[in-house]
Amino acid sequence: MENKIVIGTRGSQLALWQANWVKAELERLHEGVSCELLIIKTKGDKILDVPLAKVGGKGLFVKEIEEALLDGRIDLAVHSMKDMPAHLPEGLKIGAIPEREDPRDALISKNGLTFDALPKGARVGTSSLRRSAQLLAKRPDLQIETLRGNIDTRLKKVLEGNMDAIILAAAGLKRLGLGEHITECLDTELMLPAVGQGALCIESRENDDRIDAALSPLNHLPTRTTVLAERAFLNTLEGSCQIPVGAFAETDGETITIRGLVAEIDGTRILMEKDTADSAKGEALGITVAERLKEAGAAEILSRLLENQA
Ligand SMILES: NCc1[nH]cc(CCC(=O)O)c1CC(=O)O
Repeated sequence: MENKIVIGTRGSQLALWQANWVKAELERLHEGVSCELLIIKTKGDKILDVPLAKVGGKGLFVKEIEEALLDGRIDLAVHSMKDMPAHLPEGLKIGAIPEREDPRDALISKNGLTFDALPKGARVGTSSLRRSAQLLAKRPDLQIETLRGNIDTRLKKVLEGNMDAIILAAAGLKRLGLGEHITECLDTELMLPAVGQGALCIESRENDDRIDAALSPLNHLPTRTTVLAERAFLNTLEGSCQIPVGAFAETDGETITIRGLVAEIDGTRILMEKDTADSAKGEALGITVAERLKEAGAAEILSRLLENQA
């Protein structure tokens, strides 16, 4: 059964959509290949009532899937790039990065009100420290409410009237055909996305020539360039989902520009750095921008946050 590929995935609607997309691409691109999905439950799928920032631990949505990859139960894994920790375990690698979906965050509001039109004290649902810090920096009057669960559950909370608005990644909504619910895609100047947001990560084993060959045409170079720059930024800050960090890179093929951000949780301080380099030097650029942020005060913010979490 040389041509069978087993794909590991979480069981959420979005994860299944993404894994099925990779399956269809591989079967379309390679005659004779047939893919099978293996659904794997992760810690992040089991703990649904606690904000992610409080559950702690890096790679909450990936660890069990990586174990299946390492012990050969699956041949590759499909993740949201955003959920990937800065470091991969020994023996695994990013096998391919396909073209990025919309990287922006989306506002979904109950009465179709845009961000600027939200009333004073409006209740906005998000459990992301990055999102709440940036929201509060612009609108300290907003009331941030905890919001977890899969996309459907979150949408219900606003559509059924428990909150005035919620923030979700535009990519997840668009992939699931729920783009019609988006009131407004927030400009990246207003809301810097999470590192890797909107991109997929296809993870595979080192030295697996068969899988390397199968994945190779799925790579999208501009996405790879920008996402790896963002991840180099994250790596340098040793970021996890427990700290308010964002980064977004863009390339025209010749140059790459990255913006990176570290914020105080309550939004009272937003540190932002931006720089441009030759597109072949994206990772070095990500590191430089992160180091500059650290010097500008991010190191102090991050060490204080880590202390409070200990
Ligand atoms: N943290 C969970 C998660 N991981 C990836 C996405 C969305 C899609 C993506 O960024 O590819 C989401 C949901 C969300 O933030 O709305």
